[in-house]
Amino acid sequence: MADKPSSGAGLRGQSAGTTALCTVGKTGSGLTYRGFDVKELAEKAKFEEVAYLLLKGKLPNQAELDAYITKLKGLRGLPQALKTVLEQIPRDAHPMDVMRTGASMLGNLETEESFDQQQDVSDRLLAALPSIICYWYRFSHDGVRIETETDDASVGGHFLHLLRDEPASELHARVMNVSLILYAEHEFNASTFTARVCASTLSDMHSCVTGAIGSLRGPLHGGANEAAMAMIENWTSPDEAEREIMGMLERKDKIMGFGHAIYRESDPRNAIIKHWSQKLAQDVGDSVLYPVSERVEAVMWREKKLFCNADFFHASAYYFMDIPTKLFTPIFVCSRVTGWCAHVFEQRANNRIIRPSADYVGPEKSEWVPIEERD
Ligand SMILES: CC(=O)SCCNC(=O)CCNC(=O)[C@H](O)C(C)(C)COP(=O)(O)OP(=O)(O)OC[C@H]1O[C@@H](n2cnc3c(N)ncnc32)[C@H](O)[C@@H]1OP(=O)(O)O
Ligand SMILES: O=C([O-])CC(=O)C(=O)O
Repeated sequence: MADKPSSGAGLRGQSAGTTALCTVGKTGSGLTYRGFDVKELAEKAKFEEVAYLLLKGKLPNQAELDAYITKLKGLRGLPQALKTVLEQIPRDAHPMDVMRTGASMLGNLETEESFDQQQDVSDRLLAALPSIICYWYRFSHDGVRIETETDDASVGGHFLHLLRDEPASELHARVMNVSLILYAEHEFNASTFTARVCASTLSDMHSCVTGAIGSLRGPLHGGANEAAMAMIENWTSPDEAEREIMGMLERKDKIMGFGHAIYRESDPRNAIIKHWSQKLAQDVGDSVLYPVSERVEAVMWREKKLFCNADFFHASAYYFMDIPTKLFTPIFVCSRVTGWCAHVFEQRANNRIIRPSADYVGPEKSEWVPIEERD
């Protein structure tokens, strides 16, 4: 994608504050969390280790990690009042709306009374969000009230276990671990910025996270993984995919899962999730969706020099793990809540209310007309 001159639109290219959490595209294509390359984290770390890194400021030692995992396991249960609310939400609701309501309701029941509680509130959200979405999904779709307190060692394993009533395979737990690491943090993206704006008014953590969920929901941000799936699942061969993509480009449609506001050459998360999508394709004996995805990637690069962002191969990877498409973006929430909360801590530690200015483009002076005389 060619470099575009920055206009003020979308605040692109303008610094809106400082962070010690993450660099995006510093070397054209890199991504680091507190100085650690995401490629190394995705290969070597547990997601809970990355969550600890973001939320507590350093990598845990073994004893600290064990204690943290034990703590998170102990926070997976949901209060009855929250379950009752989740049971009221219809089956055809959008699961991101369920996440938003779930985070908000938790804020009513377990309100953050003081910023001294911010670490515990964040850990609770991290542990409870997978339970919230799976409780609602299983109740509304399968008519069962699941027990959300599993003994699974990982957040990803816990999510899959709740969804399917059986522990995840080693391969699936591994892919979920990688996926959650890749989605955990990304500097001043739209949802994180939402959280920081909310935090800058000295609001509570649940409000910051609830607002961030609303921002992540849109197809230009986290919702792109679902939108990409909705697109590629229609195509039965790479040739058909190519024809359709060419038509979409002709019509100037946005192709979901491609392009990025910051990266110019590639999104470093793509190669990693693509690798795992390929492994999963082999595992399930797929001969359509993965080749279709690869062709779309090639055509987009050939025609527009647009590259896959983190979302595109997440679509096929989740599909191969039999995860319903509508739960794709909620998984993103279960991961990004770590980045959001860490940014709220940063904002609170060095706060000034975020309040930019606007260039006024309205009428110079308007004449008052009494209501009975208006057109
Ligand atoms: C985890 C994440 O949130 S990653 C992002 C997920 N979102 C998506 O995948 C949605 C599809 N992608 C997009 O809409 C955009 O690329 C965004 C929202 C990610 C970034 O938007 P911007 O920063 O405005 O894009 P940028 O300025 O680089 O666009 C350059 C040109 O490429 C075009 N373009 C960018 N992405 C795409 C796309 N996916 N399909 C078609 N054209 C595109 C733009 O329309 C623009 O054309 P123009 O100059 O004629 O207006
Ligand atoms: O940084 C962005 O604009 C979007 C993104 O990739 C993310 O939030 O992971």
